[in-house]
Amino acid sequence: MTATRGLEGIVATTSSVSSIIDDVLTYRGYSIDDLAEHATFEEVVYLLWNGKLPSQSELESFKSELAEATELPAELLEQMKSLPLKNTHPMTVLRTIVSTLAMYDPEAEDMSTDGNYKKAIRLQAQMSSLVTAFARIREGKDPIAPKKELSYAANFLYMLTGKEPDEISETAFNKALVLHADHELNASTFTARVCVATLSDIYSGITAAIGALKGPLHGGANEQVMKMLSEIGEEANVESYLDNAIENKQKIMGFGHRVYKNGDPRAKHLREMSKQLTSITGEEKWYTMSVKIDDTLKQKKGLLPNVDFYSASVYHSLGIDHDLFTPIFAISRVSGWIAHILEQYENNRLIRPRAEYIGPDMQQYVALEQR
Ligand SMILES: CC(=O)SCCNC(=O)CCNC(=O)[C@H](O)C(C)(C)COP(=O)(O)OP(=O)(O)OC[C@H]1O[C@@H](n2cnc3c(N)ncnc32)[C@H](O)[C@@H]1OP(=O)(O)O
Ligand SMILES: O=C([O-])CC(=O)C(=O)O
Repeated sequence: MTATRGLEGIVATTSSVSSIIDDVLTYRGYSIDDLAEHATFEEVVYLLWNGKLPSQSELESFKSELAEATELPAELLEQMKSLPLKNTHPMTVLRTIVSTLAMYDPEAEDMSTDGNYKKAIRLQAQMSSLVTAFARIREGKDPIAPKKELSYAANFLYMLTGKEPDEISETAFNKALVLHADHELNASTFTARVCVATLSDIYSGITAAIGALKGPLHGGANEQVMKMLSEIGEEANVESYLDNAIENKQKIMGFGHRVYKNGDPRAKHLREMSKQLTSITGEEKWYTMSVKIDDTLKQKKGLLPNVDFYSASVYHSLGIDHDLFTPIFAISRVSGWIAHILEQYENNRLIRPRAEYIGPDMQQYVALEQR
């Protein structure tokens, strides 16, 4: 038995949720480029969960199911106020509160198709309320109740700031949500599938997935990208910063990918959005600096940006706190996690691979007093 480090290239399951074939990403057979240009996030969630695009009436009733489930239990909000939120990373808060949400869900242990669907709707709806409520509570502000008539994207920005977003911000945020919704068997999705393959519940799978997404080699990279951009400060410092990082064999956040070796197809959309939004805010430097990093790394190391690179300057331009970037990834990706969890339940088998043992040979037990 020989192990493959990081399971690179191992095909661990079949799936019909999303595919990456020859660097082309599709959700249920629809190109990410088409979805990013034309679809609302709600349509994409419906597509991921149902395997088909909704009709107008299906979309309307799906949107109202989500809107009905958006409000958080008042008791949970009160509990959040008593937590030490100020010094806790938002992904830690999200992981903890999502797990707590199960305690308020009457269907938490109901593993029927209907029970799982109700949990799916609640999780998708409530994660957005949770992140925005947290962001306000930690600043001593009251959470803002969602407006049922707003889109998922607009509601997030409204619940965060108290102001309904303009059309450009809503469109940009919607596109970011669409681009992050699913991505084949990435680390957090695999985590979710491993968890529920024991026939554990959806909340357990999503809680585990949030933990996996948090790491900087995965979703946590977007926050680190903004940290890097801030450290570099201006375009003139890019070359020396990168030379130093390369010399010290540091990983540059937002670059490289396990699957894409010719570039991440989502990055071009985020790059365009970064250009547009930074020109509106007047902070073009985040875009020009990002482009310089992109060009320099391509030339020096052949490295290309992934989804986390330009999303940093996009979210920054939308006025979002940097430590909320990864939670935003989670409120989009929960749609994909749920689609994979439901797919796993449909044709379940326990996921239990083997390890190549590299420890000591058989040892003789020595009694405690003789050691
Ligand atoms: C949503 C997402 O999860 S997208 C990924 C987000 N993560 C990041 O942006 C973090 C930075 N990137 C990375 O750490 C990696 O590229 C990963 C984790 C994404 C992929 O990792 P792997 O497939 O294991 O590739 P691995 O780390 O083995 O890299 C292969 C080679 O490219 C180099 N490399 C890959 N990414 C980077 C990077 N970002 N910066 C510098 N060098 C890199 C490695 O040092 C290695 O070089 P070597 O062969 O000379 O040692
Ligand atoms: O697929 C991966 O390994 C990481 C990624 O890009 C994602 O989860 O969106």
